[in-house]
Amino acid sequence: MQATVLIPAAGMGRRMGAKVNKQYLELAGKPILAHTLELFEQSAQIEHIYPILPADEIDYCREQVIEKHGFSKVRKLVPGGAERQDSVRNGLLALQQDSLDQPERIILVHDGARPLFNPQLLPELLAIIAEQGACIIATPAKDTIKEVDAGLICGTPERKRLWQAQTPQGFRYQLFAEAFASADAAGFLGTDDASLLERIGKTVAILAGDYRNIKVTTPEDLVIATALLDMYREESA
Ligand SMILES: Nc1ccn([C@@H]2O[C@H](COP(=O)(O)OP(=O)(O)OP(=O)(O)O)[C@@H](O)[C@H]2O)c(=O)n1
Ligand SMILES: C[C@](O)(CO)[C@H](O)COP(=O)(O)O
Repeated sequence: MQATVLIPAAGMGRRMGAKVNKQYLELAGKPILAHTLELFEQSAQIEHIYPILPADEIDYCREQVIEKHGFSKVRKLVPGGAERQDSVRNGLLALQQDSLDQPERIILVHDGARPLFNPQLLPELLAIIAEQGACIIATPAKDTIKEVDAGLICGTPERKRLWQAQTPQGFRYQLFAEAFASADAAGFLGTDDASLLERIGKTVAILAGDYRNIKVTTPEDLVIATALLDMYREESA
């Protein structure tokens, strides 16, 4: 069983506050985005990779990341949009243009800014998507989460029911395209891909992932990511 993966990497990295887009910052001598792409390049379960980038960074990324590191599964570099959801939509349109829009095809979406996903989870993730249509990687919440309104707590959801959504998130193409079309028609903007299916009543499964699959967002995440990368390397030595 194989999948096509969209890698949204067209954000501005504002919270990182670096001089270059955060995905080109180096982690153990390689750009963050190169680490992310490598996870999928080396996975037998992945057939095609579609990185989605700011339009004015496509040439730079092609030279400095894709060609330099020899990523052979990259089929096309796609220009992104204003919001993450706009970027993912452009990825779906690219799949249509490349005739990769068969209803049962498995499409994964994985943030370019998550270079520490454990690809050993891919076979199980793909099997669940093939059987149930949709599944995301997530971890049980460790903290007590409060609902707050105007500076006052208005609720404490039961922690054992709370999970933190990560990526990859994966769907059968037809379900994903249907959820996207419906979200677009309603002007709905979600903060992850699964929420588009949830809003039209589709079932999305959860596969427990790894707390190490952080999204590199703020400067301290670089320090944490470096330490986590060392941890993975020691484990596999
Ligand atoms: N218009 C956008 C916004 C985000 N992303 C991507 O979605 C992922 C998750 O977003 P986040 O980590 O929040 O990245 P940024 O949007 O770049 O960060 P910030 O909000 O700090 O600017 C990242 O890989 C980012 O590049 C994207 O493809 N297109
Ligand atoms: C998709 C995601 O990574 C799941 O945690 C997250 O929702 C992305 O959110 P962001 O605001 O674009 O960082």
